[in-house]
Amino acid sequence: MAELIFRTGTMDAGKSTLALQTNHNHAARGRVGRLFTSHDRAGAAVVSSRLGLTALAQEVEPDFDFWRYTVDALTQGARIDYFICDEAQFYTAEQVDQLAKVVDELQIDVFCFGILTDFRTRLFPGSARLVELADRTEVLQVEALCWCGKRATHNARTEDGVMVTEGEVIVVGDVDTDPEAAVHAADDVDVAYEVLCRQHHRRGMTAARARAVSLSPEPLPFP
Ligand SMILES: Nc1ncnc2c1ncn2[C@@H]1O[C@H](COP(=O)(O)OP(=O)(O)O)[C@@H](O)[C@H]1O
Ligand SMILES: Cc1cn([C@H]2C[C@H](O)[C@@H](COP(=O)(O)O)O2)c(=O)[nH]c1=O
Repeated sequence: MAELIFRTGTMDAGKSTLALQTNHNHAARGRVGRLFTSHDRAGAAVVSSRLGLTALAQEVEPDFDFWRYTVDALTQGARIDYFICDEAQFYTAEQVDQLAKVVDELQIDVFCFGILTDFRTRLFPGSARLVELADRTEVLQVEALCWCGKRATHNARTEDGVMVTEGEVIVVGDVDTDPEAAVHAADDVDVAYEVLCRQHHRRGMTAARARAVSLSPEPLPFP
């Protein structure tokens, strides 16, 4: 039986790496797959991992129809055994419904990868629908860590180094703390992300702020 699987974790947990590994392992056994992504940091139509792997993919625009795409491909004689869907948090709820239909009606395995919640700690619509529909939701085993050493569970956004809780939901960016790597948003604000434990996300306590207020002169190594 084909399955809809959702593999989730914070930013920098290794989801895109696992997506590319999953594709490699299935392709190595002769299975035929297709890759999809949305708003990858490396640009449109590419799945990229911080470990350096990349692969071309189909960019999922808001009006992209997975069901129509699949039926058209099969009708033209293509073979499809599985889909790899990265950055699935950005897919619409309708697109996740289409993926579930592809699994059930066409017996194609669908492996989705994405973050669960946005910088405000709210579920992304695509991720919420995946949790509702997936046969299995799995949290990645590799733990991204908060500056305090606890498991990071939340994604914080910073603008010019200050944590924010309001703004556009989708702003492509990285967890790199190097100011040179920060994304310059339209209004020339430096946008970056940092993964935090819940307590420090609630308190707005990023690593930089913790250093500034000297709560922890040496955040790492942690006890
Ligand atoms: N220089 C490095 N050496 C070893 N592992 C690294 C290095 N840089 C990144 N990683 C690993 O890559 C992970 C991020 O992988 P990636 O697939 O890009 O994450 P995600 O898609 O979840 O944001 C990090 O959690 C870390 O484990
Ligand atoms: C929390 C949050 C993240 N994003 C963006 C930032 C990145 O471009 C991606 C996540 O990619 P990763 O491979 O998991 O690191 O999502 C966003 O647009 N809005 C948010 O709230």
